[in-house]
Amino acid sequence: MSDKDLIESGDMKIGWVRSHMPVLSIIRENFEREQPLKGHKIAMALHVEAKTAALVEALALGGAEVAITGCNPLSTQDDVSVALNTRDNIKCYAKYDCCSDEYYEAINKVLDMKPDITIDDGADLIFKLHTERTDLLSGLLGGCEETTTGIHRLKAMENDGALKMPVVAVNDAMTKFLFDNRYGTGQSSWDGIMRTTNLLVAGKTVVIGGYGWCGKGASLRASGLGADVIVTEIDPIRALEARMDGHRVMSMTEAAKYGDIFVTTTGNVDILSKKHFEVMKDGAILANSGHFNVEINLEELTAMASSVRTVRKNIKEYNVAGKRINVLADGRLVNLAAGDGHPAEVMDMSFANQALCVKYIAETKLENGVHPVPHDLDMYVAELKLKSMGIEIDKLEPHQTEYMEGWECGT
Ligand SMILES: NC(=O)c1ccc[n+]([C@@H]2O[C@H](COP(=O)([O-])OP(=O)(O)OC[C@H]3O[C@@H](n4cnc5c(N)ncnc54)[C@H](O)[C@@H]3O)[C@@H](O)[C@H]2O)c1
Ligand SMILES: N[C@@H](CCSC[C@H]1O[C@@H](n2cnc3c(=O)[nH]cnc32)[C@H](O)[C@@H]1O)C(=O)O
Repeated sequence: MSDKDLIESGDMKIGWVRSHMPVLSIIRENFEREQPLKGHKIAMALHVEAKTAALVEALALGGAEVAITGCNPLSTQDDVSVALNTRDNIKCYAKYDCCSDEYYEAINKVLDMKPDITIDDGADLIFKLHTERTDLLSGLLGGCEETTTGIHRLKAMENDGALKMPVVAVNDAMTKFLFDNRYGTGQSSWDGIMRTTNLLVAGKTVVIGGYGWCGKGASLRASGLGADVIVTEIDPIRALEARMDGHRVMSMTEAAKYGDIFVTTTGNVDILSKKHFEVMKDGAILANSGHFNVEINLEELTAMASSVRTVRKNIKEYNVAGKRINVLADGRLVNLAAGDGHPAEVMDMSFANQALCVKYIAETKLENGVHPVPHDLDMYVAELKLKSMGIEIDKLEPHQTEYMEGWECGT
């Protein structure tokens, strides 16, 4: 594609999602009028696709200078990346299918702008800032983190006394994880798996690794598509929840024998490894919707395979003792590396939180450490979202508030 065609394609994608992100649109209009980010420099490492572009535009229209790169080597959409580079005050360094050196080189280029605010998805920018680019730490007001795994990394740094900047845990806003991680991952993972394989889900046995917010969403939608769902967990409460939601629960060693399609959503390593590959059925399909490329141990799978070949775009077939084991998107997030990511209406809330938290960081002197998203900001996003959906809810009447706060009335 020529650059002109790439720009046209990227602009179209961005225009489409923008019109389905009403909460972000309101914030964008306010930002454009009030210029709360004037003079700020924002460095970002997020999935470079259309919804992210809508967030980047809102920040730049709010007065910021923005530099962005990807947070996953396979999730960048090059047309969106090129289109972003036509905008004022925005520089995008992301490229699809970059190697590890190129990935970290782009992170360095983003940091070269000497940001005062960062936005991460997985904490790669902050990790770089605390290792090779420590000279930039003193200029930072704070950062935002988009995902569960990033928060785990940051809390581990905080516990070690290693975190030298304030970070707002955007993932932990209720208007983020309850919707993005659950309904977003639920829908977009199956979208990625179905468009990549062109196979039927109904009648298949689906194994979901992990029953956190992502696992709950992926299981719910697999059931809705007609699959028999097995869940694996290490947390007894979440395992019980899965059972009472109607799924079978067992160890992965057992489940590995039955699964037609496996989806990992744990944020942990080696959910699928040698002992599981050994007992899997011929034709098993493996996908990851958790993080990075560590949930499926591809090193072990490669070592066991007599041959590996690409059988369809984004599907690698590993021949293991005469059995075919199919891995989608090289074990990277199937919804983003083999799909378009979460639906726009869901990212509307996640990125409304991001935009408002950037403004919060610009206006507030925060101590070093991991901070929650302020509750009123979370509620504001929920209220705007409900309004955009045309939904009105009840308000407590004064006597109801009084009753709820009192203790005198009994049976
Ligand atoms: N694909 C996406 O777009 C997307 C969206 C949101 C979050 N994520 C990522 O997905 C991962 C999960 O996020 P979440 O919000 O659901 O986290 P979560 O903490 O709510 O859930 C993770 C679950 O995995 C379980 N688990 C951990 N180790 C396990 C093991 N060995 N076997 C079985 N279960 C195990 C935990 O007990 C927990 O219940 C994170 O890495 C997060 O960053 C991806
Ligand atoms: N960067 C790591 C960590 C997991 S990304 C998971 C995050 O991606 C975010 N996400 C999911 N879909 C989209 C999308 O379409 N655009 C931008 N971000 C998305 C979502 O908010 C979630 O918290 C990796 O790539 O492996």
